[in-house]
Amino acid sequence: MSRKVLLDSNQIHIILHRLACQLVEKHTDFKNTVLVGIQPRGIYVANRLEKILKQEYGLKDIKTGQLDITFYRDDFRRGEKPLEANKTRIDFVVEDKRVVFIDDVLYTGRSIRAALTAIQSFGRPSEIELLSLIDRRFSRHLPIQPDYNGRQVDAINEEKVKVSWEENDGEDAVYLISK
Ligand SMILES: O=P(O)(O)OC[C@H]1O[C@H](OP(=O)(O)OP(=O)(O)O)[C@H](O)[C@@H]1O
Ligand SMILES: O=c1cc[nH]c(=O)[nH]1
Repeated sequence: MSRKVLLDSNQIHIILHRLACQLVEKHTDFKNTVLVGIQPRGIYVANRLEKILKQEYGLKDIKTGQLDITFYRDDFRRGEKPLEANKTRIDFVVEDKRVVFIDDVLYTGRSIRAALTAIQSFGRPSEIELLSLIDRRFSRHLPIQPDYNGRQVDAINEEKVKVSWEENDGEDAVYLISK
């Protein structure tokens, strides 16, 4: 197995700040906008962006939730183990809100397809956008593209992009892992 660094912590820092800036450019005061991190790994990106938006743009009332998609998937990529759900926490109104889905990697698009179904249980947003830290382009199975994109990566199917976070994995880094 080999592991190549695609982004180091400094590059991730710069990209997160740029993405936060793009969100502010579009959503200004976030009065009608909510952020929704896709479980399990999108929540790290969502929490980081929330922190930047609060600290650097003074957006104290920003609303951030977490959405589990486990039982909305249409594929069985998660392997032989029994499916275990993550936590969904949406403690705000979604009806008529502008929702921004946030995830770490966009690959086939099937996770986001599942998220589009899962969010319906909470209401009908006026708009849904997608922010992805990594866009594995040319890998899509569905017509789903990010509105905000950290970095595009070309990788073959046998490779995996792994995003590590300081608070979970001990470091901020993005790796390309080849078998
Ligand atoms: O666009 P997709 O093909 O759906 O892939 C993207 C999803 O895969 C990863 O999740 P997770 O680690 O849960 O999935 P994995 O086991 O396939 O890596 C990642 O955090 C995205 O949510
Ligand atoms: O490369 C990939 C593909 C799907 N999910 C990931 O986290 N990485």
